[in-house]
Amino acid sequence: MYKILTLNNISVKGLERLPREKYEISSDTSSPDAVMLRSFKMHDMEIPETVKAIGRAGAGVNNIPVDKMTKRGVPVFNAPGANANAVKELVLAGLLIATRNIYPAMKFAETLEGNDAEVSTAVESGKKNYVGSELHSKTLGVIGLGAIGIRVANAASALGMKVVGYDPLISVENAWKLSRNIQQAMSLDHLFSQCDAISVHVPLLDATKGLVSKERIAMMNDGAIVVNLARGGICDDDAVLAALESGKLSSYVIDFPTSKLLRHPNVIAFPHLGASTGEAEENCAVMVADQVRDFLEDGSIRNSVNFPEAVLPRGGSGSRVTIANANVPNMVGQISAILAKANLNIADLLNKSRGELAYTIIDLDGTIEESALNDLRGIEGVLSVRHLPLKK
Ligand SMILES: NC(=O)c1ccc[n+]([C@@H]2O[C@H](COP(=O)([O-])OP(=O)(O)OC[C@H]3O[C@@H](n4cnc5c(N)ncnc54)[C@H](O)[C@@H]3O)[C@@H](O)[C@H]2O)c1
Ligand SMILES: O=C(O)CC[C@@H](O)C(=O)O
Repeated sequence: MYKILTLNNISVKGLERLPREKYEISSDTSSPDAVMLRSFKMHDMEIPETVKAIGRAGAGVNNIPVDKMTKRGVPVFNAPGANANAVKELVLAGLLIATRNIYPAMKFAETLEGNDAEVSTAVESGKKNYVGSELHSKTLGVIGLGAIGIRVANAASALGMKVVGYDPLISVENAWKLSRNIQQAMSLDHLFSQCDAISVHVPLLDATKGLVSKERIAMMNDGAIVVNLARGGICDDDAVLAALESGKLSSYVIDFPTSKLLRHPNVIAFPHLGASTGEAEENCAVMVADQVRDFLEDGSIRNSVNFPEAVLPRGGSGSRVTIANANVPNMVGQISAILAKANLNIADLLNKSRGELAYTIIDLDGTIEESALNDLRGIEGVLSVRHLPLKK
C-alpha cells in the first residue's frame, strides 16, 4: 500500500487515478510515500524521510524546497501546460476589465434605482464616465513564452493586438507554436519601450524578481497596463503603485494581492484565480497523479522539475532498482560491480542525467537482497535507492 499525503484539495478525477486497493490518500498521514499539493508552502515544513516523490498539481514550484529534495534524491513533478488555457483566459479578462472600465461601471450599475424609465435615463447619462479603449491595434508585451505566454500571445494577436514577446530560453517546441505575427523583442528594455500593456509569464526566480521595475515601467507608453498572473514579487509593487499615482500606468491586474495593493482604485486584484477552473484543476491533478503513480510503481520520471526524463518499459524477470546519484564519473561502474558481486544479471539499464544529478533504472534477472541494496546506498554520491519488486 502506498501512502499519499495531500496538502491541498486535489481534484477527485486525479485522485481516482490512484486505485484504493493500492493507495491510501489522506491529508494527515504521518509517513507518506508521496506528497500531492497545489499552493501549500512546504518550505517551513518538516518533510518526512519516507517521502519519495512530490507532485505539484500546477505549474509553479516556488512553494516547494526543490533543491533540498534534489539533495535527498526525491523528484518533484509538476503539470506543465495543464492549467495554461485557464490562465490565458483570465489574462484576457483582466485586460478587458481594465480597458473597458468594467468593474467601476458595474459598481455604478448596481447603484441605480427607480422605474425602468428612470434607470434608462441614469444609464444613458452615467455611461460617459466609463468610456474605455479597445485592445485592437494596441501593443502587448508578453514576457516568458512558455505554456501560458504563447497562448496569451497568440490569443491577443487574434484579437488584433500587436504582440511582442521576450523569452531568451524559449523551447523549440514552443517557438513552433507561436503565431508568426508575434514580434521578437531583443531585450526586456526593447519590449517595455514599445508597449501599451505587458503580461508576465515567467517563474519566480532570483533572475525574475523585480523584473517589472520602476525604470522599465518608465519606458512604457503613458497609461499602460501591467498584468501579473505569474507570481507576486515579479513586479516591484511600490514602483507600480507610484506609476498608478502618476498616471504612467492606468491599471495593474494582479493575481497575488498584498495589503498595500488592495482597494487601490486602479488595481484589479484576483484571489490567485488563474488556474481555478474545473477543467484546469482536473487536468493538473490527473497529470500529476499519473506521474507520481508511474514513479512509485515503476520509477519512471516524466515532467519532473529536478530529475531527467527516464522511462523504461519493464524488462527482466526480477527486481527493478532505481538509483539517484551525483552526476560524477564511474557511478554506473560501481553500481554494476555491486550487482555482479551479488550474482545478478542486468537485463536492461537506463542512465540519464540532468545537471548535477543522474538517475538510473536497472531491471534485473533475479531478486536483489537487502545487503546489495545497502551496498548501493553506501556508494559515495548516491542520494536514493529504491527496490521495485516485479509487478504482479
Ligand atoms: N495565477 C496562477 O494561478 C498561475 C497558474 C499557472 C502558472 N502560474 C505562474 O506562471 C508561471 C509560468 O507558467 P507556465 O505554465 O507558462 O510555465 P512554463 O515553464 O511553460 O513557461 C515559463 C517560461 O518562462 C521563460 N523564462 C524563464 N526565465 C525567464 C526570464 N528571465 N525572462 C524571460 N523568460 C523567462 C522560460 O523559458 C519558459 O518558456 C509559473 O511558473 C507560475 O509561477 C500562475
Ligand atoms: O493550484 C492553484 O490553484 C494555482 C496554481 C498556479 O499558481 C500554478 O503555478 O500552477
